[in-house]
Amino acid sequence: MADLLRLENVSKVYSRGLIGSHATVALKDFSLTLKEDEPTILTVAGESGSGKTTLAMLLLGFIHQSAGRIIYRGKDVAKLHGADKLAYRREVQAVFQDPFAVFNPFYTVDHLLSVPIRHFKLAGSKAEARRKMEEALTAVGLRPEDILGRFPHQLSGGQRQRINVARALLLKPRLLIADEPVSMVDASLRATILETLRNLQRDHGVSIIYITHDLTTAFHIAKSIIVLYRGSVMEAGDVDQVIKDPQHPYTQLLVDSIPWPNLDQRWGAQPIKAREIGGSAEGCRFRPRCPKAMDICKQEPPLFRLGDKHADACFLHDSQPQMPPERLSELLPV
Ligand SMILES: Nc1ncnc2c1ncn2[C@@H]1O[C@H](COP(=O)(O)OP(=O)(O)OP(=O)(O)O)[C@@H](O)[C@H]1O
Repeated sequence: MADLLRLENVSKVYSRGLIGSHATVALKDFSLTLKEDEPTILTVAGESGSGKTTLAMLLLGFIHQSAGRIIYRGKDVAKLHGADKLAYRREVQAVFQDPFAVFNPFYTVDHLLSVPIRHFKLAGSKAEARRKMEEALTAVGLRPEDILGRFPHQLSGGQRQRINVARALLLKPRLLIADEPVSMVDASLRATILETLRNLQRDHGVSIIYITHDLTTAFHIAKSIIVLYRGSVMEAGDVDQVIKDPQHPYTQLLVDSIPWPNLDQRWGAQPIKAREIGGSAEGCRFRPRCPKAMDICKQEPPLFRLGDKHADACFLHDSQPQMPPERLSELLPV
């Protein structure tokens, strides 16, 4: 089976000072392979400064590696030119952390979406361009009639981030680099955006490199994970395996730093009774780490979904520290 993307011992050294006397090794001997016919979600996780954004920048061609090779569909990315380079730029798209920074406040959403359509000549007429915009917005769970014609300040952070995903989707990418896409959106919208990414992988065959410092969201969304520390790979493998049974001390530290809720804690007058939601916890992904919270999980929760009672409980499980008390008692009525 052909490779979609292959990184072979990629390193990036930033040099500073007059004669490059200060050097930072941001990425060291980094390798990975994504298969063309197996769209997947791979998380690259690590603390601040571990080299995650450097990896994203290299993949998007914004910077060049100091050593190693990046091969996309059999071709060395550093040597691409002409039509191949244009295809790479179209097929490898990005969604960044800040859903606010990428919008020009003077243009409507229509304009933002029409730019890539024009640039990559994706539509033969205005009507076709409009149809493509509507399709992309619908695919990310937005109603085109609510969104088109609006200015950025008239949209929520979650809507803006989904518009960014829609913009990427317009180009029919094969690979999406999602660099901390939910870290700046409200906790209640994270699930929606993560689910949008998951749909992209499942329904549109897009492989996603999900870059994050947050192992909780990585756990929900990814199939496999690479843990970076100071530019080097500490551990890699199936996400369930790595997070449930971390082998490397650094990964253990990262996993141990995930905040776990105290389900006996009371908010105001309303005690939280997770057990009332009921059911056994067979298959709960958190079972090895959270014997109490597992009582709320009836089924394998591949992705939490707001609005679903069981999954709300799992959402609570992840995010309790950030949830206001009134929302908690609403989710888990006694
Ligand atoms: N342009 C640059 N010049 C010099 N050093 C840099 C440059 N960009 C990043 N670095 C250094 O490279 C290392 C990796 O940085 P990078 O931004 O890739 O980490 P990160 O994991 O994305 O961090 P964060 O989660 O905080 O964004 C850090 O030590 C950083 O200081």
